[in-house]
Amino acid sequence: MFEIKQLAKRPFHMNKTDDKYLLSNISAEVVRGEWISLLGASGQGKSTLLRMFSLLHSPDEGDMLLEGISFRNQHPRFWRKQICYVAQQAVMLTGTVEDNLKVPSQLHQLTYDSQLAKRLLAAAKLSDVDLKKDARELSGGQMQRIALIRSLMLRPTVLLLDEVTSSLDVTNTLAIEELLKDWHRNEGTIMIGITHDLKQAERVSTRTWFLAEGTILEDAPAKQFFISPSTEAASQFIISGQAEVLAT
Ligand SMILES: Nc1ncnc2c1ncn2[C@@H]1O[C@H](COP(=O)(O)OP(=O)(O)OP(=O)(O)O)[C@@H](O)[C@H]1O
Repeated sequence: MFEIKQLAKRPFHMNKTDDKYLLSNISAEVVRGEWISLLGASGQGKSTLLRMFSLLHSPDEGDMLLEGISFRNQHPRFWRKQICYVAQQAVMLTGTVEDNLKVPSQLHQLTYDSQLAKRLLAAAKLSDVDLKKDARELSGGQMQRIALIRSLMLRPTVLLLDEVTSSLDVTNTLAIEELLKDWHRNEGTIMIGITHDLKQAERVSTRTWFLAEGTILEDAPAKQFFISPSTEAASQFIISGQAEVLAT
């Protein structure tokens, strides 16, 4: 359903003649219902990869096809409606919380589904938030959840989650995981999520991509990856992640 073929990205500000890559040889096929955790050390290019999937950065080489159609043959706005990126740092637009929730439907000339919004706000523990409040006065964690709901309202085919629980406490993190699990179960949306929380990756995902050396070094079912990673780099990554948990 979502095919990635030999995708590559040079470091930013590098010109096309330079033979240097931040990411290269990124190839995969992802089908409806998969939930991928994108793991890897800081600075490996995880956010850049997700942003490239939604065309917020343009690939330097390779192709991406959604349901057989290349991104080159679709309007970027339509592509982004189907492959939706939820940023780690939520950006609220000018206006109220409700204005922010309505933006995607206005942008894509869809009917605003107020019942869906209400249901998602409740699941995200945001029922008490005044929808008439200026969105930029929300807390960081509230903004992060509103941004997620704003993307879900588009019912994308692929949802790209960039550390979407990083500003949340444990209760809200678990509430968002439940909301996403429910959504995933009911809609079959392909989820690709970056997390530094290995326990969260184990809880939610069906498949793991381990990004290292500028590429997807390991692509494995989640259970297999955590029990027996096939590279030394992934093995060390898992061990240091477990050590961090024990130290906290
Ligand atoms: N807009 C930009 N301009 C210049 N360099 C950038 C830009 N965005 C990212 N980079 C560089 O690209 C590299 C990969 O960054 P990216 O944020 O994708 O990594 P990451 O794996 O998501 O890291 P983290 O886990 O710390 O969020 C880094 O070296 C970063 O400095």
